[in-house]
Amino acid sequence: MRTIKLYDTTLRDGEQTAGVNLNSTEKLEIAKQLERLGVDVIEAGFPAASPGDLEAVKQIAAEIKQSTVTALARSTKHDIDAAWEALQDTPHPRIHVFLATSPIHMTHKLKKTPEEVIALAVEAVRYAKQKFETVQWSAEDACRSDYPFLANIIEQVIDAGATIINLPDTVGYYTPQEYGQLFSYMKKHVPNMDQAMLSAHCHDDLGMAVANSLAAIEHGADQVECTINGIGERAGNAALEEIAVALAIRSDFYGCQTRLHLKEITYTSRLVSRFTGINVPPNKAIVGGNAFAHESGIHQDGVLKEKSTYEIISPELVGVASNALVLGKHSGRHAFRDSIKRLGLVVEDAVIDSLFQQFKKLADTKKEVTEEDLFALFTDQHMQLPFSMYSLRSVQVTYSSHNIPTATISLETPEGTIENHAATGSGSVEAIYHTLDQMISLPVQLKDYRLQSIGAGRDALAQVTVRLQHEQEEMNGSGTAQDVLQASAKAYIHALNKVLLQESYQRQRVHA
Ligand SMILES: CC(=O)SCCNC(=O)CCNC(=O)[C@H](O)C(C)(C)COP(=O)(O)OP(=O)(O)OC[C@H]1O[C@@H](n2cnc3c(N)ncnc32)[C@H](O)[C@@H]1OP(=O)(O)O
Ligand SMILES: CC(C)C(=O)C(=O)O
Ligand SMILES: [Mg+2]
Repeated sequence: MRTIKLYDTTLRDGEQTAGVNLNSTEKLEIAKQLERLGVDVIEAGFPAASPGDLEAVKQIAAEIKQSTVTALARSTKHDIDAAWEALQDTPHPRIHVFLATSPIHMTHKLKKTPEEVIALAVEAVRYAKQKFETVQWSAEDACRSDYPFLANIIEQVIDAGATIINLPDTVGYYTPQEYGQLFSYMKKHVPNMDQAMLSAHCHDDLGMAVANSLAAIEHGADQVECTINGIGERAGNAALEEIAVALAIRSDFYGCQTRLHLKEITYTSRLVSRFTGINVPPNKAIVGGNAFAHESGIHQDGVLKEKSTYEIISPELVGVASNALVLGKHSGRHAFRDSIKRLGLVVEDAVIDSLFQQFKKLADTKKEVTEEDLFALFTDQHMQLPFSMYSLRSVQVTYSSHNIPTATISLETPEGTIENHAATGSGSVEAIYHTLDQMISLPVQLKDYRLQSIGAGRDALAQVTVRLQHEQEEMNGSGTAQDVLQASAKAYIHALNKVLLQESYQRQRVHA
């Protein structure tokens, strides 16, 4: 059986999802989970894009040992140097250099002739090869490129030292048949193609990213680039979990395997969803809430008689726990630790005590503490920002259907002082957000507000996700609490803190 390499770009292309902005702690936590999941390569970021991205890639490179860590660079010395600075501590540094090859991109974006593009690509690969053991080269917008030109530039970058050639369907334009043929063409027409591995990178604009990736595998790709939950630029990238499970369930057809520990899929998906604030649709294959739910009578009857009548994937295969755990206020440390372990969470001993205290506090007000609650407590810890920012001391709202709602908020400032303020709004949440705007003065606009309950029941935790527009960028924030208004305040403060953190990185960049 052929082994296909899974290249995860959740932390680079996935982070290009509108409104997603992960801090370095969240990125490191996701990278560690990707390593446990068994991905071959983690694309940790684009170090030249910002000092924050460079720092996050550096941290990931220093921590991750089982997966190869790579980073993206444009075809410039500056970007390649930034990637080298970020990746020095990884055992097998790999760079991913890209340059667009389609007439549309060369003419309008790069403003270069095809000859200039070839020269630039070769120069960049040669320069990268002086530093990096492995150089991956991508032909951005490969699918809308002229095939003979593409074959020519690929031959030259392989001669210059590239050993992985990626052919991205950057705008999600191709059908599976066309994408497969692109790989067959390059295998046939690039004379030195046997000196490099072919890689696929698909976007989902026409809903064909996973099908295209599988077609590329059938036609010679040995590496596929994808993201958890299919997040990414515009309609997203190919979903890693869908490709991996398709290869496993249909190994009879594809004759391929991966090194993935499929049992880690569900937890990885939930972690990415929580940190990015991008909910997984219920009907999403493999990781959607309904992926294993049988609703209609005839289906239920069939499954009760014989699961295989309607179930091609067993939920256990991808780590959906068969018996939900329930803890309560009388549960002790052993049961708590056991639940944490069964959930697949990796918690250091130093952290488990504070998590246990939070669990006890929650159990005092909530009858049953479920797996989902534990997961929320755990992920909340990792969503703390790297240094102290604003934090909520208390929020009080006076509301009646006849009067104007008023919020009174007490905040601890980054300097450690306590500030109190009150303001009104047309609703309770707006009153809270007006108050916070007046306390933390930043030019932001609320673009999205989402409220969901974690689990069921009247006493379920509330989870609020907000998306703020700040200048040209969008920033997401998330907060959980038993009270909806408190969760709303926490989510808004989380997003404002992230804006402040980014501003401080930008100031460092200007001074550097
Ligand atoms: C298909 C993809 O996913 S590509 C990856 C996309 N990811 C990102 O863009 C990450 C976030 N980006 C950023 O932070 C910024 O765009 C930066 C820091 C990378 C660059 O910022 P700026 O220097 O201000 O340039 P800006 O983004 O406005 O324009 C991009 C420039 O790079 C050039 N460029 C684009 N791709 C490449 C490439 N592969 N190699 C060399 N130059 C390139 C463009 O032609 C343009 O050059 P110009 O200024 O001479 O016209
Ligand atoms: C940078 C490249 C690989 C990319 O993300 C794309 O072309 O979609
Ligand atoms: Mg892409």
